Amino acid sequence: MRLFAALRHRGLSAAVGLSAWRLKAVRGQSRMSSSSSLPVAAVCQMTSTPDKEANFSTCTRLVEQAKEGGACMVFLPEGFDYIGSNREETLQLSESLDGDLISRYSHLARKLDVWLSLGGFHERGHDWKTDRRIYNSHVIINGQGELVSVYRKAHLFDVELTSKGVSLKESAFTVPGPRLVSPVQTPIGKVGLGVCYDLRFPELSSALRRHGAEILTYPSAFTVATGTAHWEVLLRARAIETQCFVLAAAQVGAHHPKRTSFGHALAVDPWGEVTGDCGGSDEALTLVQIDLQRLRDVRRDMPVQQHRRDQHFYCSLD
Ligand SMILES: O=C(O)CNC(=O)[C@H](CS)NC(=O)CCC(=O)C(=O)O
Repeated sequence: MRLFAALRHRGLSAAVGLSAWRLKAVRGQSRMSSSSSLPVAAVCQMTSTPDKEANFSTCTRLVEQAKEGGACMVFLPEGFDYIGSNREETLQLSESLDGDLISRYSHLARKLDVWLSLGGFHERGHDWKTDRRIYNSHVIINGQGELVSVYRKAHLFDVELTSKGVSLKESAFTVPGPRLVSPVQTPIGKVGLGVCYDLRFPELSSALRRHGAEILTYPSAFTVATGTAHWEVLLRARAIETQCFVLAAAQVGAHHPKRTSFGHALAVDPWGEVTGDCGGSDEALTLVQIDLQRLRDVRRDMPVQQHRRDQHFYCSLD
């Protein structure tokens, strides 16, 4: 009863640990079919390791459970394929877009007729044979299993926070993507693509908004130190500024002895309200109804996009 009340209160979105999953999913579905047919997205959280096969099993389980809960699009986090324990391993395990792993995801999408957002795929770069560098790619696959868009992470996480024990140099193995990509029309709306650290650059989210985005996505593997301080604030700020839904799948917990992620895969609505949060400890997913009428209402009541000055205005200061 308490769960049902929570679901009603939060408009279906509920973060669910997998043990409690089936019960909540059934209740969520019964409410959904009786009151509306809004599309449902699933935002996932997992703990990838260097074991690609185990990670694929985890993702398959999450996607199947999301489908069972009524989702038509499923969001997996950065590093859904693996999180390597050192630079060499990270490079060694990478694949190209036409490799085995993406092909398996394509079959999964087709079999279940769900769209997939595969954030942070370690993609062998165009010059792999000469430079051994990868892209950090966000891949969208449609319900027929076709690859419909690829965005390559533009901002690389080269950060050393000595006092907090954070030291990562993404550019040691990754090349930055050359451009943004147009928002993708999906069954839940127009999805704009980012990856993790990109979340800190509002220029990117406002460009995607200008090009029609209704939903912004930031599949992530945030560090515990930066996640604790910044994660929710940044996601809500991007939602409020752009008046978009923001969906951020996340890595959680210990990937290997040297690396742990913050978790809290989050769904935020265009008013900035958090409508789903997977918590900070376990594999989980949260279901969220995407109500584009709510988005239109928020934008109508406060038309910030119309109040925005042209881009030149923000470049020329006295
Ligand atoms: O390394 C891999 O295999 C996958 N890539 C990542 O996990 C990336 C680059 S190291 N992580 C981030 O961007 C964290 C950003 C962050 O924590 C912040 O902005 O505060």
